[in-house]
Amino acid sequence: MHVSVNAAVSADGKLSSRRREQIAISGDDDFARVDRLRAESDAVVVGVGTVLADDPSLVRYDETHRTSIRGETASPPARVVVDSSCRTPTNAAILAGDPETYVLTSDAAPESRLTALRDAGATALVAGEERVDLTDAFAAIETHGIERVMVEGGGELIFSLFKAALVDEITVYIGNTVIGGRDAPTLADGDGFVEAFPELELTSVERIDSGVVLAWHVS
Ligand SMILES: NC(=O)C1=CN([C@@H]2O[C@H](COP(=O)(O)OP(=O)(O)OC[C@H]3O[C@@H](n4cnc5c(N)ncnc54)[C@H](OP(=O)(O)O)[C@@H]3O)[C@@H](O)[C@H]2O)C=CC1
Ligand SMILES: Nc1nc(O)c(N)c(N[C@@H]2O[C@H](COP(=O)(O)O)[C@@H](O)[C@H]2O)n1
Repeated sequence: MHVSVNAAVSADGKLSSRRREQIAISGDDDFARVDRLRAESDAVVVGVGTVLADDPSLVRYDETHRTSIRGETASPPARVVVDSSCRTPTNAAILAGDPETYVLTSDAAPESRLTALRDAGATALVAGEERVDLTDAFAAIETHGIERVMVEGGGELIFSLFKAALVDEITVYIGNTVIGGRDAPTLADGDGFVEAFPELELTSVERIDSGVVLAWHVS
């Protein structure tokens, strides 16, 4: 499987404010770039923190770009939420509409929540005891034909993916704003590394909107 992370951060590295509300850091051209990245992917992945904060639908993508790569009959990218306890609300936008939605969950999920999400149309896959085991969960979606995933955040999930050595590449739009706040989410949160820091190889630098996109390959 190929795992690509994309996110937008403020000039001071924040994904959002301390209120954890969605903030448009990207401009129109960067959102168009994100739509192309989605189009190239078999699935778009977010953590349940992002679902609860932003209620993303993850349905928008560049259809022309997708059909030019995958052919006229290519189906839309699937949606995936990483959610140990099945906290995703049954009326979440990520469950609405056509593209398939996978909920990657754990043994900790109450049976009633698991059933509710399955009844709401999700395909729930269980991997891990207390928390989602990302290596096993990603292997599980690969058996459903998902080989190329794009992760859109947030910071807790991105950190865990680095910790599990699952990230192949990362693109970051750095916008022209300062958000600040010690409790505001950053690109990689979790417990943080104290040694064996993942190393990145810079592959491109591009000026977009009022910011810059950095692309890195994970060494
Ligand atoms: N600017 C941008 O590009 C983006 C910004 N954001 C912002 O980020 C914030 C949300 O980020 P954040 O709060 O970090 O939430 P995340 O989206 O990273 O979700 C984190 C949650 O995922 C669940 N989870 C399950 N298994 C794992 C695992 N193995 N590792 C990590 N998490 C796991 C956990 O909840 P549980 O234990 O219940 O399973 C955890 O709390 C919002 O403010 C949002 O607006 C989000 C995306 C993009
Ligand atoms: N690329 C990007 N730039 C920003 O400025 C953002 N705030 C985000 N946020 C993430 O985009 C997703 C929104 O999904 P839908 O538009 O509902 O499809 C979601 O993952 C946000 O957190 N991204």
